[in-house]
Amino acid sequence: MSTPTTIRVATASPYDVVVGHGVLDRLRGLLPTGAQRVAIITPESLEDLLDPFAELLADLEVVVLQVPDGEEAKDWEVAAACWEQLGEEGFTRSDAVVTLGGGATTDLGGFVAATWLRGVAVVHVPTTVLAMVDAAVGGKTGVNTPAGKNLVGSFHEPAGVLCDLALLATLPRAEVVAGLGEVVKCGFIADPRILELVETTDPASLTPDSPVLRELVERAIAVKAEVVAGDLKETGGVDGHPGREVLNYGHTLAHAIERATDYSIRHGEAVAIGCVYVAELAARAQGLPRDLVERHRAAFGRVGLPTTWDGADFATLLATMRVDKKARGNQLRFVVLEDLARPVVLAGPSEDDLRAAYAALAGGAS
Ligand SMILES: NC(=O)c1ccc[n+]([C@@H]2O[C@H](COP(=O)([O-])OP(=O)(O)OC[C@H]3O[C@@H](n4cnc5c(N)ncnc54)[C@H](O)[C@@H]3O)[C@@H](O)[C@H]2O)c1
Ligand SMILES: O=C(O)C(=O)C[C@@H](O)[C@H](O)[C@H](O)COP(=O)(O)O
Ligand SMILES: [Zn+2]
Repeated sequence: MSTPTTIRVATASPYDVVVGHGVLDRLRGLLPTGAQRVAIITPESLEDLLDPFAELLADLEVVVLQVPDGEEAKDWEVAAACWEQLGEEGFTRSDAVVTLGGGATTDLGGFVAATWLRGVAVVHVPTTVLAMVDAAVGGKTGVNTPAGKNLVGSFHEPAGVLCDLALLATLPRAEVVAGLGEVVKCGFIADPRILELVETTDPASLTPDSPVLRELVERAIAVKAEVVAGDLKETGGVDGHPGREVLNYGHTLAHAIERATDYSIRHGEAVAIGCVYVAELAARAQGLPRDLVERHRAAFGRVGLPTTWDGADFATLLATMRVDKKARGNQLRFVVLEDLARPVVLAGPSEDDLRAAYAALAGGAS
């Protein structure tokens, strides 16, 4: 077991994100003192992890709430089934929720914790790279609706987050790669050292036991921690910085693609495509240099993520993008780069630029 790293998320209700190998014994310490009952929210597919995990909480009354795997969990009916079970168990405000799973599980479980009795404590134990570097940190929770992704939810910060890299041993390679989508995103918006690491490391060596993967995970968490500490509820940044919206880099198109594909594409894959799209958009709308646009294609492509896409007609995607949370009235807003790690908001780009950027995405490098 290597020494764990602790990253503090310094919001008004600060909490720790603990990262390391074999650190699950820290779970008990992250739960609020006084919790007597714990509801573990976890997908059926991770059943093998459950028994040893529940043993860590052997001195408490443990209730297991099994939810569907992946994106199917992010549904209000699944949340309602969880509320019903918590009611049957008589869960009170001193009890706590623990999530064990990927980002879909932490989003759903966080939402259940946010809404039960108007909010009970939650500790996230993410089991994917993506959930470790992004979904479990920062307190965004929610479910999807037919109109789009994450359209119902709330901000509900965890009491703690435990990232045990040993849990990644069983994670399929495609899921590791998808998680790197959010990591590379952080490289472009805030921490160029991430890009240097990705550009100089053999991507095949980024396995769960790799020190470079650990450094990438820790750097991405640090980016997220700093951003949410400055603008937890996405009300805006200072000095022209987009504030928390910066974490949404590439997400306007990504969410539209996820909806258009009925969530058959991984979130991290859609984010990679969406980041190439906003780079192409920034090149047209405000002259982002071509070498930086191509660096997007190269960095996401190097780790095995898609950088081209033409799976839906532009009008369909545009209609979905209009319900993106960054939109205001009829005006679309995007986070774009002025330069590396210099993000700004682009409000109301022309439809010509939006279309041309989509055409460039379909055609690959231009
Ligand atoms: N709240 C936020 O701030 C935030 C940030 C980023 C992403 N998200 C959300 O996170 C979701 C994506 O998360 P994800 O990529 O983790 O997907 P996911 O939760 O769907 O998990 C991906 C797959 O990996 C499997 N899996 C999980 N852990 C495993 C393990 N240790 N071993 C083997 N298989 C394992 C799951 O069963 C699932 O099939 C999206 O819904 C996205 O919107 C939220
Ligand atoms: O934490 C944030 O803020 C983010 O935007 C992180 C994103 O990676 C994440 O996918 C988030 O769920 C998107 O949120 P939404 O507000 O666009 O639904
Ligand atoms: Zn995301």
